[in-house]
Amino acid sequence: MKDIYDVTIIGGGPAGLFASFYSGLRDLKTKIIEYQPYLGGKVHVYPEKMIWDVGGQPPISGGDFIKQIVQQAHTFSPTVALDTKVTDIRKEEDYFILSTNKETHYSKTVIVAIGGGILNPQKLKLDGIDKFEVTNLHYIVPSLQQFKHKRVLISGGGNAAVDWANELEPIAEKVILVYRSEQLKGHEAEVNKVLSSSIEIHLDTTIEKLVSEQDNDHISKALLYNKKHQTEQWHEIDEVIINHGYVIDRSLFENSSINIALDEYQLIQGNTDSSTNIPGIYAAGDILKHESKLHLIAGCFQDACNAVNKAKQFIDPSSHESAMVSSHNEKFKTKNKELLKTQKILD
Ligand SMILES: Cc1cc2nc3c(=O)[nH]c(=O)nc-3n(C[C@H](O)[C@H](O)[C@H](O)COP(=O)(O)OP(=O)(O)OC[C@H]3O[C@@H](n4cnc5c(N)ncnc54)[C@H](O)[C@@H]3O)c2cc1C
Repeated sequence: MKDIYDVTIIGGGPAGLFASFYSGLRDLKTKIIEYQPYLGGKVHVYPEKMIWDVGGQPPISGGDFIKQIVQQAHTFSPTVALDTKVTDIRKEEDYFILSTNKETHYSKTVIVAIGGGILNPQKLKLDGIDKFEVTNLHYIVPSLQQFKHKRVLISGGGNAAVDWANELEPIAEKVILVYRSEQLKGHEAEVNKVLSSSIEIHLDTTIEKLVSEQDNDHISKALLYNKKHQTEQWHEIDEVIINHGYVIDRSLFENSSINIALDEYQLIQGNTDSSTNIPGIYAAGDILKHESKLHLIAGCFQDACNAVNKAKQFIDPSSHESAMVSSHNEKFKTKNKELLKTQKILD
């Protein structure tokens, strides 16, 4: 027997997670499918950075924001499939079939919340360095603490590399920034901060070798090559951060049996909501491209509500076009009682 869900959300970033909450609120049987082994989407790129621009939310680190929105997403106990890449969507009778690298999923409606696609960091291409990824070669920065009093080598010249160099300068013993071009490309103010700091900058320079001298799979030395002067120089280091951008995988859109022509539908036909060209498939978050789309976390929330409300209407045309405010919602009566009890306001 096929287990057919009301809503299946592809992507567990802010848009997908809020859609999961809202879908539960609208009494829909919900599933989230996420390629990564964790929920949170691209906020995982900046777990230590502060987010200031989510309404009603005091400044919060990316990591803490993920914890909160994941908790909210679980309010109505959705099914969550992690480590699962959706590779194809096709339609049969009155439901969609989603093929993945694992099992097949069935759903009456689908919300595509895949952001810009699957993000995988662009790896440094040097022989035999993969083993350092479990020790001191980093493509994302999970915590600033581990760089305290360390000699940190950062490779890259865009916003991420420049921002991390500035963030780590007061914490690390030394920060060395290498970039293959002759000028850093980050935001001007941040670049100026780097230029006037103690950060050691090597332009026109690439990492040629990373070696471990203690045979313990910890990088201890890096060989830098300056292509302008054609010189090589060894540096003793404790940690390496590579910010060479991301490889983006949007193959779901390119390969799917159903042609979800989202860009065309939005930009050419001027559609500015969460609909797609396929009835029953909706979109939310950074994947949307229409003129008034806000590519921020705050923007994800409205998209998610729009997408869920459309999914609800698709399944049950007699339902309300939009949900009532949460404070009036029957679903919260029991939950409110539980909360009041934990706060000892109710017995
Ligand atoms: C460095 C940086 C700093 C930022 N700072 C802020 C800020 O301060 N404030 C703010 O409001 N916004 C900020 N943003 C933007 C914000 O992170 C995005 O707007 C938001 O994450 C978009 O959410 P989303 O759910 O649409 O997409 P994403 O967060 O990209 O999530 C999409 C998810 O879909 C998954 N996925 C993709 N394809 C598939 C597939 N085929 N199968 C299964 N899963 C799939 C991906 O793995 C990913 O987890 C920042 C972004 C960056 C990069």
